[in-house]
Amino acid sequence: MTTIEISDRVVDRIHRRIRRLPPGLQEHCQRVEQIARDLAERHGQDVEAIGLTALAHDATKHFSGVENLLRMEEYDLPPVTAFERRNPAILHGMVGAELLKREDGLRHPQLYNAVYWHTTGDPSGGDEIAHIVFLADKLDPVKVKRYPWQAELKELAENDLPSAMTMFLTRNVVRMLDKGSAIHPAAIEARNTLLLEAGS
Ligand SMILES: Nc1ncnc2c1ncn2[C@@H]1O[C@H](COP(=O)(O)OP(=O)(O)O)[C@@H](O)[C@H]1O
Repeated sequence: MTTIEISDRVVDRIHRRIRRLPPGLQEHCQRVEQIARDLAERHGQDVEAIGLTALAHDATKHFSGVENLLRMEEYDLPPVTAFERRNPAILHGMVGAELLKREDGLRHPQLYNAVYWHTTGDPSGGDEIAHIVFLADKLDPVKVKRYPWQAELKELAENDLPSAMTMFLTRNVVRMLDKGSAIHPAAIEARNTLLLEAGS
């Protein structure tokens, strides 16, 4: 494991930002931080860097849809698709990653990507850091109603991160299809990449 250096100034800024979030969101971020720290420890990853990234992952979750769309443009992020324009809440990871980089100095590309893709999954598969942040978010006990197979996911996440990612993406896509929802293509691409990497 290589340690990712993060200055005290960046850590302080992020802590201050999270303390200003609405209480429910702040508590979600803190629970996700703890779950991510436990997973990072188990997988021999950088506990401090991953914990901080997990704490910060929803830094802009409270932004309105309009605000997300405006920031996508202001930050020169990729053009918004028709699907994203109709469902701008899905953009909060992308906007959050860029805001944390620009305003708080969280620049490391692995940490940036982990926040950027934490909602849909990364079309290029993602690394262990991204997997931990992604899965920790889905393992918040508050989400058990949405993901009733959470205990199974937790056990898999503790032992095999790519398999846990594939399981989550499969079950979540099925859940959304059952509800009649549209699926963001990044989730399908992320799953395809993980399947290819696993040789299935
Ligand atoms: N793969 C997907 N396809 C379509 N919509 C999605 C997908 N993943 C998440 N969403 C939607 O994006 C929004 C934010 O996702 P949510 O899971 O609540 O946030 P978070 O990733 O912070 O937990 C929700 O409206 C959710 O239904």
